[in-house]
Amino acid sequence: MSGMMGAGMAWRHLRSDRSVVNNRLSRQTVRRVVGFARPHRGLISVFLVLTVIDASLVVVTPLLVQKIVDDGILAGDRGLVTLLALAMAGFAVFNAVLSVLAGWLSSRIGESLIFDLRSQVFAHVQRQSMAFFTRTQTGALVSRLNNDVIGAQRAFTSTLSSTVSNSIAAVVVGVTMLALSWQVTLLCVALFPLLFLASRFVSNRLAGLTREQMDGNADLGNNMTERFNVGGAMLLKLFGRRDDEDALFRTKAAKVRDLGVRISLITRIFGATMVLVPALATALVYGVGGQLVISDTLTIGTLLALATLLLRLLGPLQGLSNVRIDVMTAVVSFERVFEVLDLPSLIVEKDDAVVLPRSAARLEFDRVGFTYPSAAELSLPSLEGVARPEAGASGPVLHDVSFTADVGRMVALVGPSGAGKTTVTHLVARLYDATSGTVRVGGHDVREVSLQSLEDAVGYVTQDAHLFHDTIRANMLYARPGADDGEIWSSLEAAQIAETVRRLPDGLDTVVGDRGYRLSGGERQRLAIARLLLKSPGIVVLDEATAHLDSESEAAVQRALDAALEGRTSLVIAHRLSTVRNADLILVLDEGRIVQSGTHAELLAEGGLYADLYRTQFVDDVSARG
Ligand SMILES: Nc1ncnc2c1ncn2[C@@H]1O[C@H](COP(=O)(O)OP(=O)(O)OP(=O)(O)O)[C@@H](O)[C@H]1O
Repeated sequence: MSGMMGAGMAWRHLRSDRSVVNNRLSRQTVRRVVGFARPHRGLISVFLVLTVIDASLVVVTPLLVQKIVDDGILAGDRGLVTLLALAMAGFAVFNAVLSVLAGWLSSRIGESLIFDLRSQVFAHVQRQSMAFFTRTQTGALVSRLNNDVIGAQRAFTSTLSSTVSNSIAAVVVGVTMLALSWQVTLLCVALFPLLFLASRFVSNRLAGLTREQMDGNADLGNNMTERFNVGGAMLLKLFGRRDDEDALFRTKAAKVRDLGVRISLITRIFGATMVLVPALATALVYGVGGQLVISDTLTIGTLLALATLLLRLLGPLQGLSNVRIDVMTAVVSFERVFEVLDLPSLIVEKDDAVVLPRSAARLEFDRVGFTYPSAAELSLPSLEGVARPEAGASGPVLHDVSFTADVGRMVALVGPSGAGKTTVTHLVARLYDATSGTVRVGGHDVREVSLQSLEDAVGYVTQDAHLFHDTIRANMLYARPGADDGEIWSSLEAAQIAETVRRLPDGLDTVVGDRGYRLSGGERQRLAIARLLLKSPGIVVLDEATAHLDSESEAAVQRALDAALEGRTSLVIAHRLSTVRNADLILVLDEGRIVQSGTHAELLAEGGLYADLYRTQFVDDVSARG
């Protein structure tokens, strides 16, 4: 096992990055890593004991060779030859069992560690604010976390075991060789620096190239994910950019190809050196040792034992020369994972948070100002490529916004594009926190209540009405896990989508979402409304679809909305004439300020921005209805 591990390890060092050695090993990181290992300390101890036993036994076979040649074959003792051969076979079996056992333990420890880290990172990232997700490239974050988590677990399996087993093997083999023949041993050892020089030279070059290749591959991957999702593929077709895209892809792929060839060449040179130096050393053993045998200073058995031992010394020495890089690489991976775990969420729940009743329905904005958080508040040093700091800081998006939506009332937001309507709605369920002023739900400052109860009290229907790639039932249950089919159907009924679902091949079990059954825009929205009805929150925040639906779906969506808003307090980004007409209060937003407020009739009479918007945004609506 040790021999094989040695060669594998040597190979891995070539792929690791020497620059990590410059990092300082912080005591705090070490303490945290130990903390992660603690739950598995029992398994780790057994694993280490096995590793020590395995490493110490590396000299057994060569010594058996010595005995079998000198005392058995040359002495003509058939009995001893048989006995020692059996001992060799038995030892080989023992070694095999040991290696399976150690491998099993190592993967148990490693996989458990990956599991722990992954679960913690997932739980933590999930609790990040929306601001984090709007700035983070999902694919890059996911791949980065996967790689770092796996890199981190290496510290516990490969690095830990190889360091322990290499040190022990090197000492045991070295001492045995010296005891057998100090002259031959010293001569061979003199050759080893050559091996280290070669490996150092190659690993420096290879580390850089490998990093370039990884970046190149990541770039290629990102390029594909961006273009092969439905949105990207559509854009590509609509703009007829196939040829340019081909060219771009080929340039990126060519870079990866060229790097691959260079890496493979350097790897070959290294591989050849790895074979050459031991071969030279072996020649030396036989050359010098042979002379000693002829002059009767050494037995043939000892010579053979020396030659075998020599090969078992190389791997461990090679491995040890890179221990620092290995340990630091693992530590850096841990630090990257910790960095994500330590990234504070901008939205946190207070320790003494109040539980808001689900029926809480009064919504109040009190002199609310808002600025989107800057990249500096969110970015991760190790994920620079993911959360890129932007050039200029963005200014305030909302100024002094005050209004009240009384229980059961509908407040409509209207205003030109970019006025801040969506931003206002985001502050209700704390997708973002107000920078100044207070948002109150049910009379409580939203920052004082528990996140779960706030999310239960407020329901959203957004324009894109995202559905998971899962069945309609699962998508509905996401809103209320305990609901039975009867409740699901009555929500679908009220949202005017039950008929459509009934007609689907698998009814509630039809898979929808990203790659599922294609629902039309209107159907998607009605399904989202049904989901909201099942959740049954006190406050509804709604972004009306801007896309024009045909008059039939328009009427169906309208009836669904009437059901959704019935008896609930609502905040609606209005695009329809019927909505503004029905609203109890219309807020006209411009450049983040409420510039007018009142009912449709009042505002029309008042003139100004609302009257303009009415003519531009709602006029089609008016003419469409004759
Ligand atoms: N995540 C973000 N980070 C920084 N600035 C943002 C972010 N989201 C929106 N903004 C900015 O905030 C301002 C208000 O945007 P918002 O989406 O609230 O407008 P809107 O009135 O809903 O517009 P529309 O009707 O076009 O959807 C815009 O200038 C926009 O560029």
